[in-house]
Amino acid sequence: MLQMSDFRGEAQKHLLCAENSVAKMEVRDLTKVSDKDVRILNKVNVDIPRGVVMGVMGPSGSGKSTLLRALNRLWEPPPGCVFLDGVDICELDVLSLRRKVGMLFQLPVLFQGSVADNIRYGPQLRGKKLSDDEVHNLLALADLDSSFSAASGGELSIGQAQRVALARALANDPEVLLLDEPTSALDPISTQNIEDVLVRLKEDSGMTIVMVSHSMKQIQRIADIVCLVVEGEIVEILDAKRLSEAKHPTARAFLHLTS
Ligand SMILES: Nc1ncnc2c1ncn2[C@@H]1O[C@H](COP(=O)(O)OP(=O)(O)OP(=O)(O)O)[C@@H](O)[C@H]1O
Repeated sequence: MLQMSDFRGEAQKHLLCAENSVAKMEVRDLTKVSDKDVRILNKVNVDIPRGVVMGVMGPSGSGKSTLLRALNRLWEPPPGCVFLDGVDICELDVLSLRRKVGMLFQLPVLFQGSVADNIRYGPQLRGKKLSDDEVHNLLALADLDSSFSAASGGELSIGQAQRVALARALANDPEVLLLDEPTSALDPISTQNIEDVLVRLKEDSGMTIVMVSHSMKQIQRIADIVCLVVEGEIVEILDAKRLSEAKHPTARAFLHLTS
């Protein structure tokens, strides 16, 4: 298992903190084998320190999305493998887990109804009705004007819809945000908008974020530390600013292609 002492530099302050407390999320010996007996994840171990943005990079098909989906049980991990604040996530009610561990996908899928309806949906499930001001504040967090509130999903560009999906995730006040290539379907300007929002979130909210991305530039802009995944295994964890120091040959070759 990778030890905290493997990390250096910028991420150190978070990691020192994490050494003294349980990490926000921990993955222990997580393995997934496909129906055809292929190892999709192989004994993955990683600590995700609280308040840290962890990037996840690696070649296509290496298991990044599967790892991410295990963190909020979109794929059900075996008991005793994934912990949130020290509690096995398999023991948590799945809806309350997904409120605490929100997720954004490549393509935003908005529910029928207005943008405001989408943002109000999660809190409403818990009996909380968000006021117009609260909806507007969440839109502002995602860098959207309050006039978007009444729009329907069909009226939005894909970049705007992704920002609504982000505001909707934030409405649940998550402790951890999982981002699975959140800008891969967006044009460069929409990508820049989402990146700006994520950088502000990181600076202002102290939220724990795990982000899969194929863009080294994006990962270096947003993440503190980066997990390199090759063939279902975490082969290295590095400070995001020192990705060029990756040693694993496949990871190095992959990073070279994405830089
Ligand atoms: N439910 C499943 N059953 C069988 N194979 C699966 C299943 N889910 C994923 N896989 C396989 O597991 C491997 C890892 O998939 P995963 O989507 O996690 O990779 P990834 O690193 O996120 O890839 P990409 O960068 O292309 O999104 C792939 O070969 C995929 O086809």
